[in-house]
Amino acid sequence: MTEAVKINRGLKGIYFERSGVSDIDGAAGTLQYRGYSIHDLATHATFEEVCHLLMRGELPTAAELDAFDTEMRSHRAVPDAVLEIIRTCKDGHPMDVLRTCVSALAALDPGSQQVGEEAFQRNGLKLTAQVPTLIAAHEAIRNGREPVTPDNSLSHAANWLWMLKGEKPSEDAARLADVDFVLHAEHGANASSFAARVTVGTEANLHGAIVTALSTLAGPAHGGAAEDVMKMVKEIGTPDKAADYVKAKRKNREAVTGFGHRVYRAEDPRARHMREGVRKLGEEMGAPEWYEILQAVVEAMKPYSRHGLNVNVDFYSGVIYQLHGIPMDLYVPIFAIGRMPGWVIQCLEQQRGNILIRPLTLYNGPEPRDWVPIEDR
Ligand SMILES: CC(=O)SCCNC(=O)CCNC(=O)[C@H](O)C(C)(C)COP(=O)(O)OP(=O)(O)OC[C@H]1O[C@@H](n2cnc3c(N)ncnc32)[C@H](O)[C@@H]1OP(=O)(O)O
Ligand SMILES: O=C([O-])CC(=O)C(=O)O
Repeated sequence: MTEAVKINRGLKGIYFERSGVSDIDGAAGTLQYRGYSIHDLATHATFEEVCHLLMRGELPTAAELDAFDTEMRSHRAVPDAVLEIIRTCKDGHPMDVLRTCVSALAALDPGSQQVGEEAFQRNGLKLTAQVPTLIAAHEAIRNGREPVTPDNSLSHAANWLWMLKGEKPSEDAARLADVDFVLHAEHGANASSFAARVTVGTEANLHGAIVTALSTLAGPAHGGAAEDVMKMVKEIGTPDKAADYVKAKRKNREAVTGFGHRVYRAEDPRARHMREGVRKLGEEMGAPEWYEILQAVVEAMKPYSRHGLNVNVDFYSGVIYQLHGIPMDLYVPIFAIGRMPGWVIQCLEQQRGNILIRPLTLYNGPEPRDWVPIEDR
């Protein structure tokens, strides 16, 4: 049975389900959340509005937003038992610590075991609120400080920066973090959302699915790219070295991180907002060289762009975090803050018409053979 079966390695180009959330046109380089252009959302919407749009299905009215946001803010604190776990594994990678904490939250909350629309909505909102608190608490504890208590008078993005740094962020800094979260909020059947759907397909609960998603996001081919871009920029050092760096990478047929995407063949529409953010912030902070190095890499990659190889959303985000003085190992966790509502809605969609996700692998191992006793092998 090895002939005549078409294998789609990596499930490239395969539709496995319908979804009413993200509409991505990879050839045109466009992205919409529930019909709203990512450019309009990045320009006008707050992350809280986008969470409502994704999880509840529509942009909220002022009253709906108020109720939704009040509920989300009420969930920000995490149990002391989880802070104890963070103290115990404070030297671990922030993604490992975050994943462990989400598991612990499940074990400490009997409501996490429930499945179905109401439970997923409730637990989705809770986890969306708690994830920034967990990351910031770990950052404080590993630096010998006490975690900063969430400030419920602040927006999701401003409160994140407050908890991370222990000082109130400027309006511009909070808005930049807000836009970053909006841009990362949802992206169809990306690897981590797909993995979360596989978990929900077995009728497992949302906390379990988010643990799956966090594990999957961590890899450098997915959420780890921003950190690798920052390492690349540091390695290149000055704009005039970018061309040699790219040439050497391509000569060895190695990927240049921050480029390429499974779906986009035009530039990732989210990249332009991050590019503008790096340029402005770099100028304001008297550190324009990072932007210049990134642009020199883009220039040097042009000869290799024949397949529509372009920058993706994470080509610019790492440098923004660097300019904010955020440690590199927090870049993937920051992606997770933004992606929470996307994971939640993908899990909700999955459980609404649930079906076990279970594709096939085509066997290509040995022919049937006789059992060999251990002493004869
Ligand atoms: C938020 C996100 O998850 S976005 C992705 C973040 N990841 C990265 O930035 C890591 C670097 N990029 C990559 O590794 C890849 O582009 C992936 C994994 C994201 C997508 O890979 P795939 O969809 O499998 O693309 P595929 O590997 O088929 O690439 C198509 C062609 O573009 C080339 N290509 C793809 N990405 C890159 C890259 N980053 N640098 C150089 N060439 C690349 C491939 O070599 C291939 O060329 P070929 O046809 O001559 O062999
Ligand atoms: O969609 C993908 O394959 C990767 C992803 O999560 C994104 O681009 O936001």
